[in-house]
Amino acid sequence: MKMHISKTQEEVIVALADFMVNEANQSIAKHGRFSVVLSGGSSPKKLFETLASPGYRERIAWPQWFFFFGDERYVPATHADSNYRMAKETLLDPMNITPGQVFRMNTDLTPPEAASAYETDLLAYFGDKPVRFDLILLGLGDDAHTASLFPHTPVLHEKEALVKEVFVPKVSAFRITLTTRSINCAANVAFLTFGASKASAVHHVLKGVRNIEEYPAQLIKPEDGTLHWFIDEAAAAQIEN
Ligand SMILES: O=C1O[C@H](COP(=O)(O)O)[C@@H](O)[C@H](O)[C@H]1O
Repeated sequence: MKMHISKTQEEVIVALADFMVNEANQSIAKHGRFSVVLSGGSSPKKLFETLASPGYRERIAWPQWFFFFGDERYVPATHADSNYRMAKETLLDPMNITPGQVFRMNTDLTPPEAASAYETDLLAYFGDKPVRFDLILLGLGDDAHTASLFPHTPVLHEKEALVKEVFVPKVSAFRITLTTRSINCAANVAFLTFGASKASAVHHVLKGVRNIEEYPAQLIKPEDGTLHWFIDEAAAAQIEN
């Protein structure tokens, strides 16, 4: 595991943006494309805007980037809560990413159909190779959920599916999420976490007794890849020493 602790939120974003550019260039040199899974929620917005800003945008080989989503709220793609919509507005549209480079979870379908269709999309994209993303970005909720792996939900025990629908009582809504099976096959998994409200969750996930029902982010352990934490000092406050 690699910890990347920065003083401020802004420095965390820059560290992760630089890391993404380097990883993308290495992946493209190695196998011609960069397959990246985006996270949702509020934390990655600034990251996406940074990647699309002058100083970064011209260092990135955009036609070789392929975008996926780690989870989606079961709302229309135009809804304010849609993870796809946030990425589209902050990164995909500004960088003129073509539809063929973007794989969204289709919430026009029923939740089980959406999960199954996304799994089919992943298998088709990777073809005869295993499903292995170059980089999966993840957030961490204050309750230690990640992607849409929420505490005490059945999807935490999913061993077969790569993508699954889950009803989340905490938000009274369905979500579609990558499962631990697909996440833990990635070459790199990077948590982006900042702010004092995350400090307790970070402590439980990284230093606490194993309890995946309470702290689902403990499930994230890439089998043949590297786990990174991009985190500010406020979020890291309870793990130092
Ligand atoms: O609901 C979600 O929350 C988590 C954490 O988001 P954050 O804004 O608290 O960092 C996020 O990773 C996930 O993609 C999203 O759907």
